[in-house]
Amino acid sequence: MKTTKSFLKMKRDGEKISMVTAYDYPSAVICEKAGMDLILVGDSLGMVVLGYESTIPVTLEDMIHHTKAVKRGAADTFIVTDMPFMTYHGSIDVTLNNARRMMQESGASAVKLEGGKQVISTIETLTNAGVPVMGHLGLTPQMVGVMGGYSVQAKEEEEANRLLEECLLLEKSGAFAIVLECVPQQLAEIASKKLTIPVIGIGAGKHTDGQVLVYHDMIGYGFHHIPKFVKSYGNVKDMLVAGLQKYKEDVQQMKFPEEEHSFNMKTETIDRLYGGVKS
Ligand SMILES: Nc1nc(=O)c2c([nH]1)NC[C@@H]1CN(c3ccc(C(=O)N[C@@H](CCC(=O)O)C(=O)O)cc3)CN21
Ligand SMILES: CC(C)C(=O)C(=O)O
Ligand SMILES: [Mg+2]
Repeated sequence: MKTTKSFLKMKRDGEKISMVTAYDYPSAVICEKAGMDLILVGDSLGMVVLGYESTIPVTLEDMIHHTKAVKRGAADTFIVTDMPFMTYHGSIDVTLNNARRMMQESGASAVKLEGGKQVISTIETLTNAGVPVMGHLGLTPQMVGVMGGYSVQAKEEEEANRLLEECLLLEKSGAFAIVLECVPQQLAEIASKKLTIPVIGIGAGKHTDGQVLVYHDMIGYGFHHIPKFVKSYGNVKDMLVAGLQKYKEDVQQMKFPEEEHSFNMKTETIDRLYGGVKS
């Protein structure tokens, strides 16, 4: 299995890092088969597989439940799991206990948390306690209420400078990598050059050290708005609908089940059963 060190080495060697989300056993099996460098159990699972409007309702229990399933499907892949909304903003004791549960109960190799300055000391404490932490800057979906929606971040100089500063602070506080979401590609390129730790982009252009996408978005299995930064690598939804429609047609026309899907009993037994019915 890869480690936090492997990702540093990949960056140093100029080998791009591929990460994708998984939320359950089958998606995890697929991710591992396809050789993903890391799997992210994103709190986007709230929107993608639980049908919420945002990531805000996702709980620690939800994350642990789904991460356990992902671990069973991808035992040999480095798994990062999102600390959900407001589970790392209270007292440090509560934060530590939440991170402990994520690590011990879910089987994750690391946790990810959103934010800059406000989470620096948290990242330091967690790292010192032995929890590998991935940072997340730029568009931070858990702030959707405060931001008033999802939009590209740090387009202007002042905010761009603040973001670069926060990237460096995260690195200094011990984060082993940073997700940079929905920022101009030029800014993501500068951040990737300035940092020693890998920058994994989503909607951040090609010059980051790696990419991450939401599994359902990229395979055409998503039912919310698909962000502009997603590239489509399949159309699972259409395949599923077509398959189920054909099944319904087959049932109606008695084309399913066929002989090969059915079980038989001995003729004499059948005869006796008919006898039993008649008498
Ligand atoms: N299915 C899914 N995919 C994701 O990538 C994702 C989630 N869910 N949930 C959590 C966050 C939220 N994310 C989002 C959600 C919407 C946009 C979005 O609508 N962006 C606009 C561009 C906005 C602008 O131009 O400022 C777009 O049109 O893509 C972006 C990121 C990324 N994450
Ligand atoms: C979009 C990625 C980076 C994420 O945090 C998630 O899927 O929850
Ligand atoms: Mg997330």
